Amino acid sequence: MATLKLTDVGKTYGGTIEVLRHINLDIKAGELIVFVGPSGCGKSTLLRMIAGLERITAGTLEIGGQVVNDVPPAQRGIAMVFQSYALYPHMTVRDNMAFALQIAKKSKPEIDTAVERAAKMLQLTPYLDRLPKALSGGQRQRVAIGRAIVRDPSVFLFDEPLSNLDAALRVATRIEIAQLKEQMPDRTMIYVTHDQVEAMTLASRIVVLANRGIAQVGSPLDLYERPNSEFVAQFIGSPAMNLVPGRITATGPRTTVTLEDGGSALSDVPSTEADMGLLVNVGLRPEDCMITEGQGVFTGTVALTEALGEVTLLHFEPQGEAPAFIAKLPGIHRNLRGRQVTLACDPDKVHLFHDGGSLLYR
Ligand SMILES: Nc1ncnc2c1ncn2[C@@H]1O[C@H](COP(=O)(O)OP(=O)(O)OP(=O)(O)O)[C@@H](O)[C@H]1O
Repeated sequence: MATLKLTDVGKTYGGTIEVLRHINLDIKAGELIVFVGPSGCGKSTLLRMIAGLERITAGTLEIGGQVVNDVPPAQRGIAMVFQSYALYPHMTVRDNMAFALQIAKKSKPEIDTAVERAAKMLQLTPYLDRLPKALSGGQRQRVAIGRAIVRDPSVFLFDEPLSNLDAALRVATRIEIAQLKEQMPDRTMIYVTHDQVEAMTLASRIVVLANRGIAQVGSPLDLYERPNSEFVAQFIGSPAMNLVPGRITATGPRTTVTLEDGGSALSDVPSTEADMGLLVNVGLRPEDCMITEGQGVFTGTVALTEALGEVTLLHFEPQGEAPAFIAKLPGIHRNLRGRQVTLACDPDKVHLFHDGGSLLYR
C-alpha cells in the first residue's frame, strides 16, 4: 500500500525554465489520480518526476512515507506504462512480460506464475506465444500494462496509455483499466490524459494543472459542479461552459445579475450587500440550458445546429467580442437555424465568477 506526498515540488529545466512550482498533493493508497491540463502544462514532467525519470529540482516527494527524491526509479516500487507501448519486437508476449523479472533474477516458477496471473487479468492468455507485431494496438497496450503488473508495484503510472488507439479500442481498453483497478483496490494509480471522458470515468480525483501549478483538485463531479475558477469551469465539460458578462443587481442567498444584453440571471450562489454592482461573468453549461417562451438568461439567433443524435448543439451568433454561445439540448432540433431563441437555466446551475475566480470559493 503506497501513499504519495508531494511537498512544494518544483521543476526548473536548465536552471532557468520553470515548468512547475509549489506542487502540494497528498495521494491516498488505492486512489486513481488523473492529471489533466492544457498542452505543455507539465503533466508528463510531474509523472516522470514521480517515476524518477526526471530530477526534482525543488521540494520533496515521499512514497509510502519515505522521501525518494534521490532513490533510483527501480527502487521506488512503481511501474510506468507509456503511450508508445515500448515492447521488445523480437520477444513473445510471455517474454516481454517476463523480462523485468528475469533481470531481477526471480525464479522460473515465480516468473511463470506472475506472467500467467497478469495474462489472465488482461485476457492475454491466448496470445502469450505471439510476437507484438501479430497483436492489435489494444492488445499491445495490454501487454505493456501486463509488464507493469508482473512487477507487482505499489504505484502504477500511466502516461496517456490509450492515445494511440482508435476510438472503439480506447473505450474498450478504458473499461479494462477501470476493471483492473477494481481487481487491485490497494494499488495507487496516477494517470495522465487529454481525454475528458477518461478523466471523468476513471479518476477518484482529478488534478487540474495550469500556469505551473495546481488549479484545482477534486472528484470528477466536484470539478464539474463546483469549479473554483473560470479556467477549471471551461476546462472540464464539453462543449466548454459559456461565460456571459453582467453586473450584480440584487444580493442575498440568491444573486441576480443583469446581463449586458439586458437579460438577467438568477443564481443560487449567495452574495452580500458589498457585492452590489460587482462586475461578474455568469457561467452557463451548454447542457444546463433549456428553451423558454418566457424570461430567460440568454437570447440570441441560432447560427448553426449540429444534430448528434441524442443531443443537438445550438451555436448562437456571436455578440460583440464574446465567443459564440453554445447550448446542448436533448433530442433533435433541426429547424431552429436562423431563429431567435431564449434560453433559461435553473438557478442552482448558474455559476458566478469575478476576476476569474468563482464567487462560491471566496
Ligand atoms: N528537457 C526539457 N528542457 C526544457 N524544457 C522542457 C524539457 N522537457 C519539457 N520541457 C517543457 O516543459 C513543459 C511541460 O512539458 P510536459 O511534457 O510535461 O507537458 P504536458 O502537460 O505533458 O504536455 P502535453 O499535454 O502536450 O503532453 C513544456 O513547456 C515543455 O516544453
